Amino acid sequence: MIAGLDYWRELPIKQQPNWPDKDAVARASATISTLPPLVFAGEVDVLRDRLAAAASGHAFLLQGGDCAETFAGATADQIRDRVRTLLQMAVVLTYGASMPVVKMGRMAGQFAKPRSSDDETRDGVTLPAYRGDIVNGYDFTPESRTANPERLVQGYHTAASTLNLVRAFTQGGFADLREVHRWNQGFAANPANARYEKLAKDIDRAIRFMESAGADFDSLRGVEFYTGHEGLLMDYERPMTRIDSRTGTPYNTSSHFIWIGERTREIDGAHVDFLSRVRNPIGVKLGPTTSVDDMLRLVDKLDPNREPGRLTFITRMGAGKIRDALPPLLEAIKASDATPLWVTDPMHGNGFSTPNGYKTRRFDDVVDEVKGFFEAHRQVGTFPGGIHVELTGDDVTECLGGAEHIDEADLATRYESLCDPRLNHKQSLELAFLVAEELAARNA
Ligand SMILES: O=C[C@H](O)[C@H](O)COP(=O)(O)O
Ligand SMILES: C=C(OP(=O)(O)O)C(=O)O
Ligand SMILES: [Mn+2]
Repeated sequence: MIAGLDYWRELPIKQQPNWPDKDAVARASATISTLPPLVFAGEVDVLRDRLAAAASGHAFLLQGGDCAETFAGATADQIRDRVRTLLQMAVVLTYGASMPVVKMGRMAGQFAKPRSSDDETRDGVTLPAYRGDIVNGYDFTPESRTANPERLVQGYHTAASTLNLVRAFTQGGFADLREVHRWNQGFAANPANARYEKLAKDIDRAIRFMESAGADFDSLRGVEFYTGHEGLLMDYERPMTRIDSRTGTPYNTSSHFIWIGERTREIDGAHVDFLSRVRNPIGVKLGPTTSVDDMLRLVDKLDPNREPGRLTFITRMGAGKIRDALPPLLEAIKASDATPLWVTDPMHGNGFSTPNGYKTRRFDDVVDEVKGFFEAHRQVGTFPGGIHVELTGDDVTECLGGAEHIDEADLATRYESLCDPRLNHKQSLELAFLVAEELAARNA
């Protein structure tokens, strides 16, 4: 019988790679366990407080980033552009919500992917599915698709250098509110985005008012920025979990926030057990088949002490289902003593493949799911506390629609995601303006 942090080893586990060399995996995990933590437990505690504020209706959470971060994509420019996109969205949302926005990247560790199928067949050749850069390579060759434990250590170092730059950008002046606002003005000045001009002008007036009233903009040059990823790959998550010297309790130091995916949230499974034992705030994805009973059991297991900020439910129902599937869950929580933060992921319930073979999503479906999320919360009287999106700062063509009307033929122009389709820079900002309108309407 193994106790505590290793009890998951006795439980059924899903979505782990088929590592050919188990000893090499053990060596890589042992190496990772000697490397410094990526985040400090004290930061994780502050995030728990911030999420508690969002759960009680006093803040709003923005989570965004790649579906699958890649090692090659951890460049200065790509990291900068993703951070910039999130900061731009956050300014718009802060104005719409009239409350603080908690900013979090799906960054610096979002390297492992659950897949629908263990393998992939192309032209009669079958190889293991791509499971993210921390496991195997995307190239369709036997060498590249074989799970390689050296990638675990490379994942750690790539996360470390990404986080280092994220910290520099968000503390070093790049996040200056006036600068971020200027970028947004550029977006709203584009005739394609005329619909958002009024909101952009309102924000402009608010900033000029702050300036005239003597607001200390220099003190606003740095922003709190948190990281989060799916806690999927146990050979990485376990050795990154350390005992905090201040409190003697375990923290997963690979990121501030960890979520459990829709495919690994079974109540008696390894992931739920392991993450029930760490102090980080934990998210759980809830898809359209989630029963009230499943959800309440997750609350009891992951948040037995009903600790504010501990548990976030990230719903990913699909635009056509959210209006039916979400209200019963909200009602059941409202009738209980639990106070999770509710976040919408309007991406993962809306995917489909085009005839020419691209995985995509319609921007209109994404927007419709967000609207359904706000409607469901309005109906039940609960707080719609955040949004979780797959996005990039680049001008990719992966999702259909938006003000630029990306159509199926355009997908081939610049499709770069190795897993799910992301909103591009402009689609992300457009979504932020639309969510800001929803938030402002709630406040009206
Ligand atoms: O990001 C989420 C999942 O990893 C992804 O949707 C699975 O995609 P698949 O159905 O192509 O395996
Ligand atoms: C795998 C993901 O989502 P889900 O667990 O909701 O399918 C994801 O967020 O990339
Ligand atoms: Mn995804």
